[in-house]
Amino acid sequence: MSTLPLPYRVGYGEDAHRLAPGRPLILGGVPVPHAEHGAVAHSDGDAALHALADALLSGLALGDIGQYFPDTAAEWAGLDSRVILARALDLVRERGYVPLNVALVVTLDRPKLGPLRSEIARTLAELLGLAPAEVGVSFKTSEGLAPQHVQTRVTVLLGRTDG
Ligand SMILES: Nc1ccn([C@@H]2O[C@H](COP(=O)(O)O)[C@@H](O)[C@H]2O)c(=O)n1
Ligand SMILES: C[C@@]1(CO)OP(=O)(O)OP(=O)(O)OC[C@H]1O
Repeated sequence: MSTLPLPYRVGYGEDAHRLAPGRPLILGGVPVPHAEHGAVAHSDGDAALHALADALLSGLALGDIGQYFPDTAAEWAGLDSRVILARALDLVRERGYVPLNVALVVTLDRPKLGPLRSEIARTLAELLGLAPAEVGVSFKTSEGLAPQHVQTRVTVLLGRTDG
C-alpha cells in the first residue's frame, strides 16, 4: 500500500429536504423566485450546497456536515449554507487539496430550474474558486414520484495543490 498522498481524490455527496409552502427555496446559493414551496430544514435548507459540502468532505474522508453543524444546535438554526460550504472548503484546502471540477444533479418537480442554470453554475464556481465551465449543473424531475421533495447529488474531483 502506498504511503504517498493521492494526486487526485473523488468525493460524492447527496442531500434531500421535504418541501412545504411558506419556506424559501434556495439552491446553490441562488434563491429560486416564485417557488410555491421551499425546503423544511434547520438551516436555510440549500440541498445543493449541503450535498456539495458533503462531497468535498467525503473526498478526504472527513465525515459529513452534520458532524460540523449538528441540526440539534440552536446556533445553526436558519444558517446560511454558504457558511457550511466555506468550512468544508477550508478543511479540504488545509489538507493540501482543491476542487478541480464538480458535477451536480438536482431532482425537483417544480418549478423548472433551467432558467437558473447559468446563475447557479456561476455562483457555485465563485464559492469554490473555479471557472463556471468546471461546474456542471443538471436538473431532473422525479416524474411525479416525489413532488414534495428536493434532492441533490454531487461528485467532485479534488487535486493536490503541490501535484
Ligand atoms: N426542476 C426541473 C426539472 C427538470 N428540468 C429540465 O427539464 C428537462 C426534463 O427533465 P426530466 O426529468 O423529465 O428528464 C431537463 O432538460 C431538465 O433540465 C428543469 O429545468 N427543472
Ligand atoms: C445543515 C444542518 C444544520 O443546520 O441542518 P439541515 O438544514 O436540516 O440540513 P441537513 O442536510 O439535513 O443536515 C445537516 C445539518 O446538520
